[in-house]
Amino acid sequence: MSERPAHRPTAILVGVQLPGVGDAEHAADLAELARLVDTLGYEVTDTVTQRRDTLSKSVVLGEGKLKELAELTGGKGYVPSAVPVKKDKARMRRAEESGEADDDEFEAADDDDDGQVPIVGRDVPEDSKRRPGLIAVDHELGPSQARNLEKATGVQVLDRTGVILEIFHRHARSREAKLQVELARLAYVSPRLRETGARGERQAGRGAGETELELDRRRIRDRMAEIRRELEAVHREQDHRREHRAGQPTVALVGYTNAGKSSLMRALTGSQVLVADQLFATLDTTIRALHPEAHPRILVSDTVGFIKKLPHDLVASFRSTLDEARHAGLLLFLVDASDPTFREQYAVTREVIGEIGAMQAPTRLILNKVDRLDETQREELRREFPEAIQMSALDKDDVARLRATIVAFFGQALVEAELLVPWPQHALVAQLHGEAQVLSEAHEEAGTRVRVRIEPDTLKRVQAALASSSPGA
Ligand SMILES: Nc1nc2c(ncn2[C@@H]2O[C@H](COP(=O)(O)OP(=O)(O)OP(=O)(O)O)[C@@H](O)[C@H]2O)c(=O)[nH]1
Repeated sequence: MSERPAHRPTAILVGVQLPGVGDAEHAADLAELARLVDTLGYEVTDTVTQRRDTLSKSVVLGEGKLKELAELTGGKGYVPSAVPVKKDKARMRRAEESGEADDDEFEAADDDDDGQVPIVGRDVPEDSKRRPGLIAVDHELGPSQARNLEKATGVQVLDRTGVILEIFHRHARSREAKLQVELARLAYVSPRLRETGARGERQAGRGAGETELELDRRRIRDRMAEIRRELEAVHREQDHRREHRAGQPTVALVGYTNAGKSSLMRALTGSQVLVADQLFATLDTTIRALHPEAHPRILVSDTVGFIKKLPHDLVASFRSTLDEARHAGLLLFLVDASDPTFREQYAVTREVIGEIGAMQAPTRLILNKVDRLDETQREELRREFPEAIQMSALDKDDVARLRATIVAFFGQALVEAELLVPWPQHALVAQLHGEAQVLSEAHEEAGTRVRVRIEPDTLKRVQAALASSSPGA
C-alpha cells in the first residue's frame, strides 16, 4: 500500500475479468475506473480482481476473494444472515407480488435505507482509520449485490455508473446540467429502492393500500415528470437561440473525457473555459467565436466528454447538450494520442455521436497531446491515420494551423453574392460584416452595394429580409 495523505479518503477497486475480456482491456478498464474514483476525491490504494465465468449474483466476487477484500476493509468477509429473509413474510409476499423477488436475495431486512437519492455517503460507518471510504466495482451492480457487498465489507459500495453519476452531480453547473443529472440519478436510484418497513414520519402522503416502496417510487416518478417538463422549457429556449445562430458556421469539438477539448476550445477562442485534469470537468456545452475572428464568424462548441460504458440513461439525458454537435457543420473528433487506449476511446465517441444522429456532418480526427510522443510514435500514427491532424492544444503554432484548416473548410462552402442594401435597412450592412466576408462596399443613391462571400443559408436569410422590406413587398 502506498502512503496516504491524511486528507484524502481511500478507495479499493474491484473488477472481475469475464470471458472474452483480454488482459489489456481489463487493465485499461480498471485504470479508467481508478481515474474516475480519483476525480471523485479518493486515493486508490488497492485493486482486487478475479477471473470468473460470471459475476456472483450475490456479491460479484467468489467467496475466497470476498474474504481477501474484507481483510483490506476490516469487514466480516461474509454476508450476515446470508439466508433468504424468511422472517419478514409480509415483505417477501409483497416483493413476489410486485415481481421484485430476487432468486438470490441475501439481503436481510434493515432500516437504514431512507429511500432518498444520495448515492455517496449513504450508511456505512467510518469507524476505523484503516477502513477505506469506498469500494468501486467496475460492473453494473444490482441492488442486492451492492447491499451484500457493503454488509460483507463494512464499506460503502458504488458501481461504475454510481461513480460517474456522482462526478456528474458535483460538476453540474448550469440549470440544464443539474436537471439532467438529477433525472439520471433518479432513474438509477429508483429500481434500487427496497422496501424498508414502516416508519411514522414516512407515512405522510401514502395512498390507501400503497406500500412505502410504492410511495417512494411514485414520488420519484412525479419528480422525474416534473424535471422533464422543466427540461422541455430549457430546450425550447435553446432551440430559439440556435435558430438565431442558424447559418453561422459551427465546429463542434467532441471526444473522450480528458482528451483536451476544453484546452483546445480555450486556445481557439481565447476564452477562459475551465481546464482541469479531471474526468468530466465539462458538463455543459460552451459556444464561443473563433478568435481572432474569422469572416464570417465561426463558432466553436465544446461539450461533455464521452466514456466507455456510459450508462444509456445518461447518454439520453445529455442528448440535448450534445445537440450542438448535431447541428455543427464540422465535427472535430479529439483524442489523447498519448493514451494507449485512444483507439477504443475514439470508437466509443463515434458510436455515441452516431447514436444521437450527429454523424451527417464532415468529421476530422485530431490526434491531440502528440507533444508527449517521440518522433517514431508520431510517424507510426501518420501511417495509421494519414488524414488525421496531429497537434498539441498547448502549442500556439499547432492551434494556428488548426484555425487555418477550420477557416479553409468553411471557406469552401461560401458563395459570392452582390447585395444592394437600401438606406433604411443600413443596419444589415453591419450585420453582414459580422456574418460574411465583405469583399467590397460602395455607397449609391439607393443604398449600399456590398459584395460578400457568405454561407448560402445566411444569404437566403438576408435576401428574405431585404425582400420583405422592399417597396411593394
Ligand atoms: N501534454 C499535453 N497536455 C494536454 C494537451 N491538451 C490538454 N492537455 C491536458 O489534459 C488535461 C485535460 O484537458 P481538458 O482540456 O480539460 O480535457 P477535456 O477533454 O475538456 O476534459 P473533460 O472536461 O473531462 O471532457 C489538462 O490537464 C490539460 O492541461 C496537450 O496537447 N498536451
